[in-house]
Amino acid sequence: DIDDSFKSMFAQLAGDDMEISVRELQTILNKVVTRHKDLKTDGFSMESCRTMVNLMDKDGSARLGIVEFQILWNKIRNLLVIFRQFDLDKSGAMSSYEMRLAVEAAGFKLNNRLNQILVARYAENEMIDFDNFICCLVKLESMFRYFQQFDKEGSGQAEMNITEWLYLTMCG
Ligand SMILES: O=C(O)[C@@H](S)Cc1ccc(I)cc1
Repeated sequence: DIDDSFKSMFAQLAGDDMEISVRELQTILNKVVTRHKDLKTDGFSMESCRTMVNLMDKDGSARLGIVEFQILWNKIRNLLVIFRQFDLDKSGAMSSYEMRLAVEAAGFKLNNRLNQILVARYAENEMIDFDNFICCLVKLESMFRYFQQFDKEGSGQAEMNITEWLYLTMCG
């Protein structure tokens, strides 16, 4: 069930085709994030928004329908809670130490090397601001979810053919 205020926000945003484009997603995310004065951000980039649309877009339309958008919106809402919980010094951005704790709290137990790689990839001046945090966690969650389709019993190993591999690596 999608509440009416969300429906009207979506309708306003999506326009006639009732789907949200990368640009429309960027507009709403940057509008909303500036409302939260405690969050540091240099704005959601087109690249970040394109990645999130690709990850959330089930039907390959390169746009988000209301259900896909609602799922993304709720993910961001939940990640915002974790971000605030682990931004221990209330700097509005994650240090590498805070990031490791937040990633684990989000349900991802990564080894040191992977944690270092996330910081290298998403940090600017050793800090991960809110938009980069969201992009990183949305991608991490999507990659885990995709792998689990091939590893139903959670063995940690999976087999996939080249086409399935390309869906994972090229659509992310
Ligand atoms: O809408 C809000 O401000 C809260 S509830 C969720 C949210 C927060 C930040 C972003 I960017 C997007 C969505």
